[in-house]
Amino acid sequence: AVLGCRDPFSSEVKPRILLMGLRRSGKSSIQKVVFHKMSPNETLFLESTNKICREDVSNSSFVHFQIWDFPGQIDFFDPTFDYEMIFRGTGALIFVIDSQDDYVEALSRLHLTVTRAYKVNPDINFEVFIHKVDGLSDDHKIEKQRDIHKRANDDLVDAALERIHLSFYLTSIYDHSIFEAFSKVVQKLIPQLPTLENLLNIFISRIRIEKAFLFDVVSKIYIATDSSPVDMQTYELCCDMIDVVIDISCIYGVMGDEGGIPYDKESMAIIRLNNTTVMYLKEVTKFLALVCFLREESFERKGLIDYNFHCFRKAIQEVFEVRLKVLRSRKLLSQRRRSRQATPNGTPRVPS
Ligand SMILES: Nc1nc2c(ncn2[C@@H]2O[C@H](COP(=O)(O)OP(=O)(O)OP(=O)(O)O)[C@@H](O)[C@H]2O)c(=O)[nH]1
Repeated sequence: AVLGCRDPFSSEVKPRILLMGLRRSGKSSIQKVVFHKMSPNETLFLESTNKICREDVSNSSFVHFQIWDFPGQIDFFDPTFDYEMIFRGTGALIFVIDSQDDYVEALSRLHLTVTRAYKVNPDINFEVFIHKVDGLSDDHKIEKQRDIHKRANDDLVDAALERIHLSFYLTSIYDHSIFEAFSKVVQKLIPQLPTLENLLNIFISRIRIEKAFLFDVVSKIYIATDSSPVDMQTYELCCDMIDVVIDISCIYGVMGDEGGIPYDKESMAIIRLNNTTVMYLKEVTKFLALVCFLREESFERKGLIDYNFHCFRKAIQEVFEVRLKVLRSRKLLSQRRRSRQATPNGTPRVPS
């Protein structure tokens, strides 16, 4: 069978992310580095994927989605391959282009994939990762992005499909760009995002915090931040801080019964940088952490910060509870629907 993973047609409503691209473009590496803490060098030994691999990423209450890693050499447009079913349930389609290789073929494949997918489901977010940019100079990167952007959009205009919107990201597994890009892709799939952003804005304005991020600890994806612009260095510092906290907790912390990472209610860290900035990390939910940057003088009023944090945490948990309730009622509804289908006139169907 083409579909190698169990239960590919599960009816559970979860936004699905598809990872597509030519062979060796880096799809499996991206997935391993972002979600499995694999070190980038180890990806050199990854074997080629030859079946569709579906993985549920439900390590965080908010980041709850599936990734389908498609083998590069497979022909999605083979009539026996039900691409309609796959695209119908897709939230985001990430197309990976190897920037160190000739990308003419990748672009025509991108065009084909996007146009087919759009016909089935116009609500998909199309995300193009211009990948492996670690080997390129800054000028070269921008030049490549401009060229790929132009060619891909020209192809869409030629097909009278300019209404399809493609987003582009420069990525590499050797730095934080892949986490940043994934964060943006995931954020677009989180319906509560405006609420979370609002909560963060209120939180930081009350106690003069300069920047705050809400992180999914396991993947280091930030699922929301306040409305001030994000700079790469700040984001990298947050990722490093999470690594430090988790690594120290792995060595000295107490592992929970369920395995996983030693991260709990008590998890928090303060790092003072030598430019009078303080970084403050605190647990918000089982999977989420707040990481914020503030001036030393603002940090003196720690009691006030902690009080506001307490309110912020409560609000986040309430947002989360609403989501749980919605999911539960959806599940109930679909169960009822299914049981009604099974007994069309009151008598159970006898299996043939
Ligand atoms: N320089 C560089 N190499 C990368 C990067 N990402 C992946 N690679 C390398 O690219 C090669 C192919 O990566 P894979 O993840 O196996 O590619 P794939 O798209 O899953 O390939 P298939 O399974 O054949 O479809 C590996 O040797 C990786 O180490 C990157 O960001 N920079």
